[in-house]
Amino acid sequence: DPATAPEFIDTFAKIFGEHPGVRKGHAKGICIAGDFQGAAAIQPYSKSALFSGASYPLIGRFSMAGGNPKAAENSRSPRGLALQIKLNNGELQHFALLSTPMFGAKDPESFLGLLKTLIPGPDGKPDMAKVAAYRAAHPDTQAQAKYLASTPPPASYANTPYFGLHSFMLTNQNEQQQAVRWQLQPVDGVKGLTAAEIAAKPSEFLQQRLAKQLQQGPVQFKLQLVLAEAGDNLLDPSIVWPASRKTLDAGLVTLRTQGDNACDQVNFDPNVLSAGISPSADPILAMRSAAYAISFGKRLTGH
Ligand code: HEM
Repeated sequence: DPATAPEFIDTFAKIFGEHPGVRKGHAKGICIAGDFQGAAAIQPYSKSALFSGASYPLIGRFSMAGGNPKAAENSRSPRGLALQIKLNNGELQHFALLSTPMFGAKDPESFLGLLKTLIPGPDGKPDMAKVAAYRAAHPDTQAQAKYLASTPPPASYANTPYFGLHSFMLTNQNEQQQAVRWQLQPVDGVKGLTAAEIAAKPSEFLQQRLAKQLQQGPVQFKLQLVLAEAGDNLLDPSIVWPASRKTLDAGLVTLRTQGDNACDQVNFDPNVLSAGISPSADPILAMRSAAYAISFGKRLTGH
């Protein structure tokens, strides 16, 4: 059966419990603000005003994956980064990215099936044998789990790369198209927690570290566009493209402040894109709009 958005929301509630008024995914997070300056060198690929060369204001949010608003910050789960950039022509451009280079499943059905195995039983814990059996039968769910198990969780929200994972289509002035994926690389470098920090009692350090870094100066990420070549998979975000793909520097995200409430009222729907950038037919990307809309409506009405 095709997976539906309400099933995702119901399944998150069964895994993480009901948390009225907060996001049903990425429940724990902090608001950020700053600006984005796109690279004019991208204009041959996209007519989006994002790449005019001008600087635009943005608000965003760093987050812990999952529906637990008290998620442990040393856990081996993805971190999220969402951005809403306000272009000078009134358009919005969203990015909503994860800290893993691949997604946890190939399509909505495989992802929903995996989530269902994570629903806790009467003892309050998921049946790990069932989870393992599911992963064995669904190889597309293995790569992200392996990456998370072998990569230390980030030492700061500012010291991990973030990946768009889905493919998007760029359209230029001559209506020529180029499929891309995008990612953000931390200018301050990639830094993971030490083994001792991973093993220690969970603490609330992510917001404190970011606040400290921002006191010393802006936190920056480079936007990169990875160009698809013929035959690259445009539909399945669990598949990583070959490392040899041409990668273009497409702009700079500069974060200046954190900790206000401005992002609480934002639905970081990943299909809010400026003219010159359009979604691929990846069914997970489409499912996200439907699921985020339900989550947004619920949390704004206190459910
Ligand atoms: C079918 C697959 C997915 C489902 C059902 C899903 C579901 C959700 C939901 C319900 C939210 C909360 C939305 C809100 O209340 O505003 C959320 C947040 C988020 N998701 Fe997903 N998600 C999926 C895939 C992905 C993928 C592939 C990525 C990254 C490439 C991603 C990145 C994020 C981020 C960064 C947030 C936090 C946004 C914020 O801070 O407001 N998700 N997700």
